[in-house]
Amino acid sequence: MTKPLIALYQPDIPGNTGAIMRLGACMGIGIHIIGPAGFDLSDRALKRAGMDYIEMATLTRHDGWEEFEAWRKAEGRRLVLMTTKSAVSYMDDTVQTLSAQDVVLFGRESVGAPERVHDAADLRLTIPMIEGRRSLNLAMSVAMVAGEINRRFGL
Ligand SMILES: C[S@@+](CC[C@H](N)C(=O)[O-])C[C@H]1O[C@@H](n2cnc3c(N)ncnc32)[C@H](O)[C@@H]1O
Repeated sequence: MTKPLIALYQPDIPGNTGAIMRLGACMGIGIHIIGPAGFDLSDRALKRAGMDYIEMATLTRHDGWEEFEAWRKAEGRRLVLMTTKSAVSYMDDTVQTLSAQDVVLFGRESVGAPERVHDAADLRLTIPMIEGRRSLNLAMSVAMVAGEINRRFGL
């Protein structure tokens, strides 16, 4: 089945990316990594978190933001950015929050997504949190959205 892809913008922490690759392999969701990442894909922490699931993941790498954007536009995919700087919940069903051709993009663990990435997004969505909390762990936020993707689009 066609369903949204997940993309990570310049991830910093290999253990998070390994866990997300394992999640993608188990949930049937393609993972895109936009470089430069803060680690190499041979990193031990990534392998420890992703285990043998890494080979089962559908992984696509983009050298940088421009390469990713060229690919996305050629594919005609909408860019949905997950950010704390939005008031629209990813679970809101009064707007078209997720469609099959979307790329759902997540920011860096250290600094989130920069302004130009916020500007490029067709839609910005948030995972509602208790007031005063800063953000969720990257892999946790991807897991929540992956659950919603599969609830709507199936395995
Ligand atoms: C650890 S957070 C980034 C924290 C960073 N210090 C910042 O200010 O954005 C990493 C990424 O997880 C996603 N994320 C975490 N919590 C989120 C939330 N409540 N709603 C939407 N996205 C969230 C976003 O994509 C974010 O860029």
